[in-house]
Amino acid sequence: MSIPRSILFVTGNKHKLADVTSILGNEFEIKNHSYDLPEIQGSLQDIVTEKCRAAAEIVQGPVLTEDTWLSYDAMNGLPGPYIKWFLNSIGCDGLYHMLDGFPTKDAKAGCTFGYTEGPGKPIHMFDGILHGEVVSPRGDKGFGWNSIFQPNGHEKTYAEMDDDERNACSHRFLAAMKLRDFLQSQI
Ligand SMILES: O=P(O)(O)OP(=O)(O)OP(=O)(O)OC[C@H]1O[C@@H](n2cnc3c(O)ncnc32)[C@H](O)[C@@H]1O
Ligand SMILES: [Mg+2]
Repeated sequence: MSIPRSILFVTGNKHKLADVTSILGNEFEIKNHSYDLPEIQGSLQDIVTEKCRAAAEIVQGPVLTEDTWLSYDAMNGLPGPYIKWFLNSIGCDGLYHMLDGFPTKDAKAGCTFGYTEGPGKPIHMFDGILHGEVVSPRGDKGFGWNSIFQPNGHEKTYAEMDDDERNACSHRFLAAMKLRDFLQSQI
């Protein structure tokens, strides 16, 4: 395998694309095929494997895909990868109030990249996890559930950080560094 100079990121989410371009854009040309890949039920590995496999079939070549999750400690990891449907249904305020009465608001934000050289080739996964807390919504930057997630050691929620500040510490940054190291280690 040779080090790719450009990466085709299959995602329907323009904010994710902007984040990945901001984090890896100095080293790779990030191209996008905008497609909302199906997301099966199952473990995170199953979901990412299936997204990556489906994307490689669609483009018939090397692809990068990603799945993002938000896990509440008080709920044994839920909503996890199903966060999108919770967010669509009850919004950030509802996601915050889901924890009313629970003893802890600790949470983990994470994402897993899936990368493959093409259909039938191995799928390599790289995850990034950031521990933090679910707080009452603050801030209007960013996207998704950014306004309710405050990483440990920070005074701001993701939505109160500038993009550069968030992309220097985020779960996506941590996963992207592993992806970058893997790609650069290939000859
Ligand atoms: O096409 P794909 O890549 O699947 O993009 P998506 O928007 O469907 O993304 P996911 O399936 O991974 O669902 C994750 C949900 O979390 C949101 N989200 C993703 N990354 C986020 C981040 O870094 N901060 C806050 N919210 C995020 C996103 O808007 C979705 O509602
Ligand atoms: Mg999705």
